[in-house]
Amino acid sequence: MTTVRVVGTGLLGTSIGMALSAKGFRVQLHDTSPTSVALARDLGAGEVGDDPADVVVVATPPDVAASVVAQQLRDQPDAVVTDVASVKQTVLEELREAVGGDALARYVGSHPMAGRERSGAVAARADLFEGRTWVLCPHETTADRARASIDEIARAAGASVVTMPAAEHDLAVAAVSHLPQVAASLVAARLRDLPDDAVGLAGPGVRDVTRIAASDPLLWTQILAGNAANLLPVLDAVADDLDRVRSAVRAICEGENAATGARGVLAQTIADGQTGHARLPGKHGAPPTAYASVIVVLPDRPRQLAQLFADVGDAGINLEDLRIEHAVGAQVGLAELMVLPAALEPLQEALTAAGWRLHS
Ligand SMILES: NC(=O)C1=CN([C@@H]2O[C@H](COP(=O)(O)OP(=O)(O)OC[C@H]3O[C@@H](n4cnc5c(N)ncnc54)[C@H](O)[C@@H]3O)[C@@H](O)[C@H]2O)C=CC1
Ligand SMILES: O=C(O)C(=O)Cc1ccc(O)cc1
Repeated sequence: MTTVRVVGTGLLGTSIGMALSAKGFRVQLHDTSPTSVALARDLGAGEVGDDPADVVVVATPPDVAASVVAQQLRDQPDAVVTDVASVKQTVLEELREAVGGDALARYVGSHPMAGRERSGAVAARADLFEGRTWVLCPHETTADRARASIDEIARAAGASVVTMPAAEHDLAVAAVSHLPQVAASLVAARLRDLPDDAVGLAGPGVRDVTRIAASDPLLWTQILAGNAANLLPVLDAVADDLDRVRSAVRAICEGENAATGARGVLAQTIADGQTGHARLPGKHGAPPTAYASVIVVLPDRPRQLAQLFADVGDAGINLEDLRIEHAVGAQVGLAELMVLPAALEPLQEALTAAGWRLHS
């Protein structure tokens, strides 16, 4: 049986422990905080123990990841070691300084593209990596067995594996992860001083755009600073775009004549966003899928959602996604059910027959 040592039993470490324990790996938990270890153990992430490990997964904050990996490479002379820090190049560079070539061959950096806006073991979930991408960043001297072991761990946790060099990874995440975090935080920060009545008007749009604004400031300071060189050009480009939008809006405020093209700038901004958004992969990394959706009015009574799911299930229809919206003070909620386009009509018919009120 493979023995996996997880060092850092917060959100990521505990989730990895839970997923691997469920797949029959023997997981041993380590953390500088005894409370975190105890909590992770109680949540079923593994046991407390110090046996020699076959694989070590370092899931500490990024600023200590390299030193913890180096320590583990020294303490566990036969183990393959990975870290799951969100930035890869700085960890690798620090390690090159800290350990010899033989030890470095047993290291392969990695990054599960899965997480949550909450930290700590209490937020952990065994299915966190299910259907998500886990990036492996082997360096020039990574041993084949190191790559194969971490590949096995990632797949056992339910992820699909993508391999790319650390530098390429860091360039990509600047755009797909780090800019979105900055954007979410900036948009959410605009809500701070808004009157309660105005915040009360918030619908799904602002929630979608700001969900990750709830993230941990300490962790994200480390992530953004650790990828500053790649983040800067992305932020420069966004600042230029924002300047263009601002000039267009100013021109409209000042009553410009239509020839300045201000409205064209606004239209192009939204159209460019559509083009970018359409490139996002669908579920399980599949090509983008446009789901059809039905909005169902849910009376605010117990068991309505359970009944709705039962009716969808009875119709033999697979839900691809689900969103629930509760208007402040309203006696109803709205459930948006997303299905493949071919299932739209059968779903509408089945729900109407079952007595539900629908919007499309
Ligand atoms: N939060 C997220 O959604 C994702 C985070 N990551 C990466 O995973 C890593 C862990 O992040 P989270 O689990 O969110 O953080 P977390 O704050 O939930 O957990 C970190 C844990 O590491 C422990 N720790 C700190 N220093 C330590 C040390 N020197 N030795 C042993 N344990 C130590 C802490 O006590 C804490 O329990 C970070 O490097 C992060 O960049 C990767 C993908 C997603
Ligand atoms: O909550 C989400 O959707 C995230 O995207 C979380 C996340 C945070 C940090 C990472 O390095 C990877 C993923």
